[in-house]
Amino acid sequence: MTRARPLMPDLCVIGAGAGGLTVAAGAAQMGASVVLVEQGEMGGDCLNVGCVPSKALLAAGAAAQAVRDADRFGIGVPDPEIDFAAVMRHVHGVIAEIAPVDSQERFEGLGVTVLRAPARFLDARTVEAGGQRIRARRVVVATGSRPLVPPIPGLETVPVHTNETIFGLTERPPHLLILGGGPIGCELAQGFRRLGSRVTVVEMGVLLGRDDPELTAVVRARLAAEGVDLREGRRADAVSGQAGAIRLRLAGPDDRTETVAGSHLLVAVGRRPVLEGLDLDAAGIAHTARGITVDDGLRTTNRRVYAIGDVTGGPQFTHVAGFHGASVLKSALFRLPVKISATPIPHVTYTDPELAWVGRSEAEVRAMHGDGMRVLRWPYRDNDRARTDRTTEGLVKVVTDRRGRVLGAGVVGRHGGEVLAPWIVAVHRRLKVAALATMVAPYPTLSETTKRAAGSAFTPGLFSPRTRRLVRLLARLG
Ligand SMILES: Cc1cc2nc3c(=O)[nH]c(=O)nc-3n(C[C@H](O)[C@H](O)[C@H](O)COP(=O)(O)OP(=O)(O)OC[C@H]3O[C@@H](n4cnc5c(N)ncnc54)[C@H](O)[C@@H]3O)c2cc1C
Ligand SMILES: NC(=O)c1ccc[n+]([C@@H]2O[C@H](COP(=O)([O-])OP(=O)(O)OC[C@H]3O[C@@H](n4cnc5c(N)ncnc54)[C@H](O)[C@@H]3O)[C@@H](O)[C@H]2O)c1
Repeated sequence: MTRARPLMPDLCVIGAGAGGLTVAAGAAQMGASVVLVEQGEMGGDCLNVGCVPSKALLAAGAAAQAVRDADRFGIGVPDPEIDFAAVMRHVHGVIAEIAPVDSQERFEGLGVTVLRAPARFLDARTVEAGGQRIRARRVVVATGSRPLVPPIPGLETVPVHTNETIFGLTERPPHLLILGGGPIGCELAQGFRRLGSRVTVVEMGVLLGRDDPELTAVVRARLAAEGVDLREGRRADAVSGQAGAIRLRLAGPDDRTETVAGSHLLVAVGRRPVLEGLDLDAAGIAHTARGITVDDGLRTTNRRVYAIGDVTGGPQFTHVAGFHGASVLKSALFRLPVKISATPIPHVTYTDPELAWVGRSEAEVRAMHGDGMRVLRWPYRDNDRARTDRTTEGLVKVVTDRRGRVLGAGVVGRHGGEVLAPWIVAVHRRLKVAALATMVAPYPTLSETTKRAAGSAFTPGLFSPRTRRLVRLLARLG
């Protein structure tokens, strides 16, 4: 039953995930009245079934791996004993530790009215949730995405895990089959492998296919070395079996088929936007199968309504949802112009070694600048901190235009996501490599790879016969 008196806030935010919470917290603290509607768990995917549990699981895997690798430091320890149920208690303990930050209580404390119900549009101005009508000055749709489950014959006959269920396991899967070698597939493949599962990854293209092939090669080699069975260029075209004994039939480009069998199946082949039940058409909000259509200021085809985060079908990361949220605050509260395409978006895949990139790819820069572009590299094996820590696999890779302006950069290696930071600034602020080549980096840090990669742009000129002639000439001048 819809109640008679509508709420009339400045903002109505639909979805309490990374994007929606950014808007609601920011707006409330800046004096706007806010109604926040959430149909499920506060915190959305990132907290409950995404970044947080996956990184907590990877941390447990890394601890186990550190024990296995201890002999390289002269420390002899037996193989780690892994109590999988305890590992999962750790994972859920981390979620519980972070949850108060995203909780209904915290948001109500900030003055936000929180409604726990599915929201839908009644018309261009009105949202309804749990029988309550809301007529807000502006509406922000931040309903996120859900795992895509492909229509493979037989898939409906076996138990299938997605990111929404896999962190609920309390017993270690003896043999995890993973469909999809994107960020979810690769991170969880390594996590489960290090925790003692056998793991097979089936990827119809190549692993981490959106990333630089030179960098992904390093991740691929490590996953293979740790015993992950990688089946690239293979598409699953039939599924059979039952719980505990699942078979995937794989077809390759040569039409050869093979079968892989495992105990559990995780599907990680991408995401679909959450649009169902919203009745976007009632509000004149255009959308496609990819998500809600937005302009460069995140406005939908209804000028009162913004859409942010995963539901827009752009890059699907928590920091993007947060950036979108902050951009909407600027636009909706302060009426400032917003152009999201002007800000480069980094991404990191948290395998070990981590793989990070920001800005344009080598292929894009080559297409734009032809032979005038430059590629700079610095390998981790030439970095003393990587040597002391025995983590020498990986490299920093930078692409510039002919004048040395940094257009894209990536790192694959230990703490690659952290090492990327100065390159994010360089791409965003359109800096030249000289800005990073001239910094003094503390010794011994992995950050020296940044300085050395940047400096490599100048070494041919600096150590050339011309420089030697100049130095000799100046010496003769006394
Ligand atoms: C396994 C995994 C690992 C990941 N790891 C990382 C990572 O390390 N780093 C990173 O940056 N990103 C990571 N991501 C991606 C990240 O989780 C998402 O990009 C992020 O959560 C998107 O935030 P959002 O606010 O757009 O949507 P969500 O977090 O999905 O929030 C949307 C919310 O809207 C609610 N909702 C939906 N429809 C309605 C409705 N009609 N009414 C009311 N409420 C509704 C949902 O219940 C949900 O709570 C990962 C994702 C997965 C699946
Ligand atoms: N570290 C991070 O920031 C992080 C971690 C996990 C997830 N995420 C986000 O979540 C999104 C979803 O991740 P994802 O890994 O599910 O999706 P994805 O789209 O990034 O990768 C899916 C992979 O599955 C493959 N694939 C598709 N259909 C297939 C089939 N039938 N058989 C075999 N392979 C198939 C694709 O070729 C692709 O490589 C990511 O794009 C990312 O935005 C981010």
